[in-house]
Amino acid sequence: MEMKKITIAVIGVGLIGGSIALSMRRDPNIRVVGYDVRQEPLDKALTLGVIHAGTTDLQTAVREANVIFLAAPVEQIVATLQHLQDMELQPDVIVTDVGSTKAGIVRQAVEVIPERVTFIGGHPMAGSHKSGVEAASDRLLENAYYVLTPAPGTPPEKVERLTELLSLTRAKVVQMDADTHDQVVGAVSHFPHVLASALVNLVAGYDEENGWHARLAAGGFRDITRIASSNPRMWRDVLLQNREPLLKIAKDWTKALEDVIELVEEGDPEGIERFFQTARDFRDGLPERKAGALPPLNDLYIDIPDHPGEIGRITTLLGAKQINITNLQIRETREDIYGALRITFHSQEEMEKGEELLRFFDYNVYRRS
Ligand SMILES: NC(=O)C1=CN([C@@H]2O[C@H](COP(=O)(O)OP(=O)(O)OC[C@H]3O[C@@H](n4cnc5c(N)ncnc54)[C@H](O)[C@@H]3O)[C@@H](O)[C@H]2O)C=CC1
Ligand SMILES: O=C(O)C(=O)Cc1ccc(O)cc1
Repeated sequence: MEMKKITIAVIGVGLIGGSIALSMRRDPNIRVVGYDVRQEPLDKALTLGVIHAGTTDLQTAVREANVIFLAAPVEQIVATLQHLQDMELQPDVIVTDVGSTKAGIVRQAVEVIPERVTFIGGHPMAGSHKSGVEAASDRLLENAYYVLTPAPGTPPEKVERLTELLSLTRAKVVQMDADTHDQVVGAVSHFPHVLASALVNLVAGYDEENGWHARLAAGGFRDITRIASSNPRMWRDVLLQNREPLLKIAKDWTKALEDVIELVEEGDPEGIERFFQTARDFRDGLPERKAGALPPLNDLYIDIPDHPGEIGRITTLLGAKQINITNLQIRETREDIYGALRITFHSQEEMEKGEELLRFFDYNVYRRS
């Protein structure tokens, strides 16, 4: 029996958009079209085999789509919702997003999305401090929660259809209302990013006076501040979108810190120990997320002009430097003059040597990190 082909449009082909695209590609009946405001991520995504086709024209990307994932930074998600108003879309289309905040986006969608279009807010609760399509992985969302925030009037069969599609990400799909989402995620994700960066900035100031701070910064400091390496532009937008819940959490935080300070001022050993014990009990009881263990990848992806002599040239260059490869694959030919070659190297070290060599000979070389 011929299976129905589905077209998915991914608007914003970065870390999350790329990871969703890769998950969707697990189903051979799904065609993924990527849209981005920049050509560069589209070129990379084609070379890395993340999307089937890419365009910088929004109408072209969404015209055939049965499901549209808005995966740009949150402020741009709101802007894209507005553009969709005037576009030609499939009659049964589902529009969803992956933004880290929900209430503002859902409110905007209600205002601007035409009635014939179903919008369902979404937020995969997994990510990375890395950004860009080169960090995308079809396993990024595995075992993570994926929150959907359907409005009360959303047809349940549409929510079911989206949930079924999202099973390709292997995430655990749950539903809650957008305000509850913003309060909870504000506390467990947004506010920790503020704290991590505030702590780093504080220590950076101390470090200007005394350079031992950066040098002695050990495991604890690094663990609690890992997320301070996240994308500043993205977090700027998240804070601006989730202002009210965050301001309330910040007030509660100030009070929590004042309580500890008081215990220290009073020199209260039991109180201080209880403070640490209470935190440890909750922290140790957190459910563990068993993400799929990622095997190390020794693959490089190379843009090559579409003629056979080029592959021979590349293998000769690598062979001359005794760089061993274990596999070579030509990815499906792209719609322009380039093809994409995937080379698997024997080891990480050989991959790095190969990368340097091929870049020296002016090839566009990408890794999927
Ligand atoms: N980074 C993370 O860990 C997580 C991020 N999110 C959400 O996912 C969304 C995307 O974040 P990332 O993938 O991390 O960012 P990213 O920086 O890796 O990718 C964003 C992509 O969107 C493109 N873009 C910018 N403006 C656009 C527009 N107007 N239309 C279409 N594309 C546009 C950029 O060129 C870029 O390729 C954000 O809304 C973020 O809140 C959700 C869960 C986790
Ligand atoms: O890397 C981390 O610890 C994160 O916090 C990942 C993350 C970032 C943004 C989200 O909206 C959801 C998850």
